Amino acid sequence: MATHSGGLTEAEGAAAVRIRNVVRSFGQRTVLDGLDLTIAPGEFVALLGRSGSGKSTLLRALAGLDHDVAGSGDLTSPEHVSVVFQDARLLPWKRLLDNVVLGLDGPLAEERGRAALDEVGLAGREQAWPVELSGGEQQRVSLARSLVREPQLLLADEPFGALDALTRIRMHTLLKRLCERHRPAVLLVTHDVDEAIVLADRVVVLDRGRIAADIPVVLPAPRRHGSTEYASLRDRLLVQLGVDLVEEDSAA
Ligand SMILES: Nc1ncnc2c1ncn2[C@@H]1O[C@H](COP(=O)(O)OP(=O)(O)OP(=O)(O)O)[C@@H](O)[C@H]1O
Repeated sequence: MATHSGGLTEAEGAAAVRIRNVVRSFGQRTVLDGLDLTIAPGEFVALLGRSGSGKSTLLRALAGLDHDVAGSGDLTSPEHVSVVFQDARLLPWKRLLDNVVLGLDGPLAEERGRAALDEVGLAGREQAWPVELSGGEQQRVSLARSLVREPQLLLADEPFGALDALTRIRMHTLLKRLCERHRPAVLLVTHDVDEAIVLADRVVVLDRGRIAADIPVVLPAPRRHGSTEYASLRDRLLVQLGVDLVEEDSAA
């Protein structure tokens, strides 16, 4: 997308993402069907949707990884966008610090890389190899590698999907802290309704190629599962995702 697909241009400061009437088809199947989305600078948006609804397709389009997307609007230019995937995608033949600073120029690159590893709790591990790390630690490195570039837009495609529940909670706290400090706009693709509620300023739900719900999260911090407001937002999102709550209750 962006300048690659014709209609979309790079953003000029007003929004991190402002896309209109975005269409992406694979053969006869239209996955994104006239989709509109705006993300303000520094805003954290979680993207939910059923499996196959097109979440990753949208993220790839925003990352400039898909050149066959039609639409109009503004995007953050690719050099200011970082992408985090479910697998950390570290280069196994490079030590952690080298992974983090890969592609960074300038005399301060190493210092910034060390600071980024420190921020994600991996100070002292600069010379370790990726294979020596747990999945959660690898994802920490992946976050450090993204944030060391001070992106204006962070795109994250189920970054914690492969982690155990406890590690995932720790990563939520870490990501929240990092985002408060660096203030990128974020689009987080997730299957996890709780992850969306805990982290996001807004939750959007993708259905039939469009944004079917766009809900601000106005819960006070810390966002705890126990509160009535939390439970009611959770139910609302589950219904949007097609979960039959009555059926679920009677099965429980
Ligand atoms: N390169 C491709 N070629 C053909 N079809 C594709 C391609 N990429 C995605 N699709 C189709 O587009 C639809 C949306 O896929 P996408 O991966 O964006 O969904 P998703 O919402 O991210 O799903 P999940 O939650 O299961 O990861 C799917 O039906 C998928 O098969």
